[in-house]
Amino acid sequence: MRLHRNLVFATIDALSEIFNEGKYADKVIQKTLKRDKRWGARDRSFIAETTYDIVRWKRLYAEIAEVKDPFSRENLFRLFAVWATLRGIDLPDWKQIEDTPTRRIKGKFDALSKIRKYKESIPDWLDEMGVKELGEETWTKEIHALNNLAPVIIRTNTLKANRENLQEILAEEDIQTRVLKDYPEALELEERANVFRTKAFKDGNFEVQDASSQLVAHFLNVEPGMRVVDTCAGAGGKTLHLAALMENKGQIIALDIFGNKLKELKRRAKRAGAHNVETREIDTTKVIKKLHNSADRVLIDAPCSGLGVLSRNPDAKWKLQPEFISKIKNTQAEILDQYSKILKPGGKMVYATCSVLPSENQQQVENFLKREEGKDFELVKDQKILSSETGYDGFYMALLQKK
Ligand SMILES: C[S@@+](CC[C@H](N)C(=O)[O-])C[C@H]1O[C@@H](n2cnc3c(N)ncnc32)[C@H](O)[C@@H]1O
Repeated sequence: MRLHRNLVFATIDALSEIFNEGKYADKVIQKTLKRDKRWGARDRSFIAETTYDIVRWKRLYAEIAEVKDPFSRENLFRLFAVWATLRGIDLPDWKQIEDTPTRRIKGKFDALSKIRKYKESIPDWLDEMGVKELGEETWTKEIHALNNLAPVIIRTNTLKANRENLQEILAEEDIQTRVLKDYPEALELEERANVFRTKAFKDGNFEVQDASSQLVAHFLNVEPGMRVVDTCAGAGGKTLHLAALMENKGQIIALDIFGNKLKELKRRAKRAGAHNVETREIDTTKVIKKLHNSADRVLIDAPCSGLGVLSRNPDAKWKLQPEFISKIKNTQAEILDQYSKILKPGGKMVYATCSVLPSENQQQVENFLKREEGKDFELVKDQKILSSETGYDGFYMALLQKK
């Protein structure tokens, strides 16, 4: 591979914004890719993949390069030189990377690869928390899996298309996919591609949604005609799936504390042809009170650490703090206590997270069942999804029934 100066410089600029200004990697990359209209698909993927790689392996590369953040431009080039060396790329004679100690880099990589927190490039606190929660053996496998590049998975919108048809339509646009057997609406892309540009996407025939996440709406066991409340709906990934499973019949009330996310949900619902969705922002406790004892089904897709989705969100490794995880666990318990009241007697509720930590998952459910608010509920079943076992995001879902 030959390195192109303007692509490498764009990558360095992106890294500076992510590491030194705390900006989100996906946003920075999106913006960077707009910088030069002449860049083709290969150039764009070089920038995106290299930036994500260096974000993912920041701790390991910084240790090898002997640099510390905040990173000067010179040090960002050193991180880049480590990335290129470990990939066996011949370094050009640019002054920014002259005197790169290639052999030393390889030697240090071999030595550090024996220590998990460097090998997997994670902060000390996260490594300690992972071992405490999952045990040494499971954590070692899981954090390794969460460092793999996530595949692109789409969910067929059955309100508008069927999976086989969609597969053909995408093939006509040169996007090859394969069917995922245990996920009724899922297609996995054979090669990464920008699916948002396709006509099929613009027509609302599919959404991009990880395979594990596609199991959640099924877990809730909805039927056409039901009244369903999606309490942490965000931009509606699961709301839209619920609408499709309900064949647009019945009512879905999508809630969130952020109105801007619900606006995006509305836009997506329109494209997907989901007509039975109403959004309500939770701006006072009255919004929830008004819904008490009214729903056949309640979905709590709770805010969480997001540790199960590190493979698509590697900068979370550096943005997450243990204090945030403690705080979010309190929010999860509060949400379970308050939003479970929305359910009618006899109704069913799913509590889900995209975390792999038992303390955000089964322990939250166990604690809820022991509290006054949970006394009328029983656990029907739960599913713990590890990325190391499935190759998809880490997830948890529990189905509860109200007596
Ligand atoms: C895991 S995300 C939801 C993802 C969404 N369900 C989807 O499938 O695309 C959790 C959501 O909970 C929202 N949230 C955080 N605190 C909340 C609260 N107290 N009540 C309701 N929603 C909350 C966040 O804004 C976020 O959109």
